[in-house]
Amino acid sequence: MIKAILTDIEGTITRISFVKDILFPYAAKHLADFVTSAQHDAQVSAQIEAVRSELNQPNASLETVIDTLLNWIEADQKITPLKQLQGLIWQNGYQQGDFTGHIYPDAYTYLTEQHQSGIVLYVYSSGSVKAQQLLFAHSDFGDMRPLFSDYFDTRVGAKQQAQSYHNILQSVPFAAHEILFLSDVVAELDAAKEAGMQTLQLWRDEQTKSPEHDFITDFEQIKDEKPS
Ligand SMILES: CSCCC(=O)C(=O)COP(=O)(O)O
Ligand SMILES: [Mg+2]
Repeated sequence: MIKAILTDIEGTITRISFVKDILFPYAAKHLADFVTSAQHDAQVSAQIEAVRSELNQPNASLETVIDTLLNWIEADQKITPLKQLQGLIWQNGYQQGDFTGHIYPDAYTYLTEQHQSGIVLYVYSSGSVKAQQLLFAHSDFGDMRPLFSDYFDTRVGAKQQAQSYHNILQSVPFAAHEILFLSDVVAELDAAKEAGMQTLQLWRDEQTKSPEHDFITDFEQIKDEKPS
């Protein structure tokens, strides 16, 4: 019996184009100014050091760090220091009302119903926990944060590795088989399944690849589909 849901964000409950066409370009546009002006802030300088460490260049210039981060955005690399910095940059965009967090209406209805029926909801995204909370705080449906009990990002590990799901299991009061993991990415579903979780693929309108897993195209179909 499912007692908790662990959901991905992009491609599962949020439109891919919101992330790729709005959030990523916003971060790219503001990254150089943000990193330069906030380079001495403890949170930011820790991420600058983390980029130097990824590059194996402890003395890399700030310019090199910024270029590296911009290349990672371009290539949609899910590297922790980039994801942490993006969260900090998006904060201004949300607060100024430049955009709101896209949530598919069927996902909002489903998550709300599940929460009301006592299912515990968790989030696991490559976007940083800060970025996740910003998206939910400023979502199309208002502040959705009360729905979620906890948030996980790449600090528990990459989403395509089973060990990351084992790490999440250490933080929640449920056995693996009591958790349903939702994602659009087959490699993530396979990793969660290897860790013992139940899984279901979301195959949204923007997907280019064919589904390779039990899937639904929106949450209205979930009643008819058994997780695997
Ligand atoms: C948390 S909103 C930003 C999403 C993001 O940066 C990202 O890389 C999406 O990854 P996901 O794991 O949600 O598919
Ligand atoms: Mg996704």
